[in-house]
Amino acid sequence: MAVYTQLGAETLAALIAEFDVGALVSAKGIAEGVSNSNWLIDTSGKDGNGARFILTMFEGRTDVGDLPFFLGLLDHLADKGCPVPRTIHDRAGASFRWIDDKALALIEFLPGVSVSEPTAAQAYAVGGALAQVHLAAQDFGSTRANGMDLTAWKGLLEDCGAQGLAQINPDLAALVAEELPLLAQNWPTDLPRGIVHADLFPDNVLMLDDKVTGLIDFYFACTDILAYDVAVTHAAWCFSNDGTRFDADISQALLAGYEAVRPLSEAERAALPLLARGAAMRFLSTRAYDWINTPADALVVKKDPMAFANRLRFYAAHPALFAA
Ligand SMILES: Nc1ncnc2c1ncn2[C@@H]1O[C@H](COP(=O)(O)OP(=O)(O)OP(=O)(O)O)[C@@H](O)[C@H]1O
Ligand SMILES: N[C@@H](CCO)C(=O)O
Repeated sequence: MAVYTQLGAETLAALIAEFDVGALVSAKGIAEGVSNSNWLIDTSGKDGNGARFILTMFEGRTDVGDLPFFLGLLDHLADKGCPVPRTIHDRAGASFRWIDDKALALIEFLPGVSVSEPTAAQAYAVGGALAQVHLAAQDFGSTRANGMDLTAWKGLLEDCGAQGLAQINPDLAALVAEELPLLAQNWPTDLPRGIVHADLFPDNVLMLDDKVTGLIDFYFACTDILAYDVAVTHAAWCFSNDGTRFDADISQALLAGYEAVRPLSEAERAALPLLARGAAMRFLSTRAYDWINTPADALVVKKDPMAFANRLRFYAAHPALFAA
């Protein structure tokens, strides 16, 4: 469940009154998500016909200093026609407000559901939506360094230690010891960069049939290699959850959808095998760290690091996977 902070009815009504969205009608805590507290908010609407929003309270994981970047990016992308929710600004024009020491943002509600077993047509649409974001963000004025880069993966995995990794799986420390230096030595430095989502998993995409209706959860967005974002999305979409089954049709469709909007250069395509190994390492590192450091009685369900160790092994064993 992901409502870490309880807000009373009066507090919520007073908060909503700070926005020009009508009066609060109902607020329901949303169970999905692990980072922040989210509520589904219904109001009477500006015109009395009702309106729906997502209220997000930023808990510890998001640096509030980054909120102008994240929320400004949503508005920029929405202005350019990307399927992302707008931030609702308060009556004074602010994109987020405070209750006690927690920041809150009111976000446009978008229809759609997250798919758990995507079809090729859906993967094609997701690839296209990702490319649309990459192009639309080109003239977004701000930048943000990727806090979850190779140095960060290394730090998290060192913190786990060989013993911690061995508790997860006896072969994990050896896999990390082999792959991390290889990634560090070969990580590309000259590929096109821009704003990337960096976490475009199926649970961060809302769809109706084959149409992407919402890309959400931009709280890892940053400036990085565009093809790395393709690799992250590939790792997230093209395997069974546990990473043991690769789906070649989904892979082909995702890349074709992306390239229909933004063709990859030869250099980007050539780098994809390594970038995909990096993407797998990124989620392996955060999942391994959380696996070891999340208390047993925590409310969140821990995500399996081995699902991304399996993807990493697969990418390492199939270097020709992305050949055109
Ligand atoms: N703009 C939106 N429109 C419709 N539903 C949304 C929107 N934003 C979030 N949701 C719903 O709220 C749920 C939780 O949101 P989200 O995934 O952003 O939570 P989180 O805790 O911030 O993220 P995560 O678990 O990825 O760290 C989503 O699964 C989705 O169902
Ligand atoms: N999408 C991530 C969690 C949020 O970064 C994962 O599945 O490990």
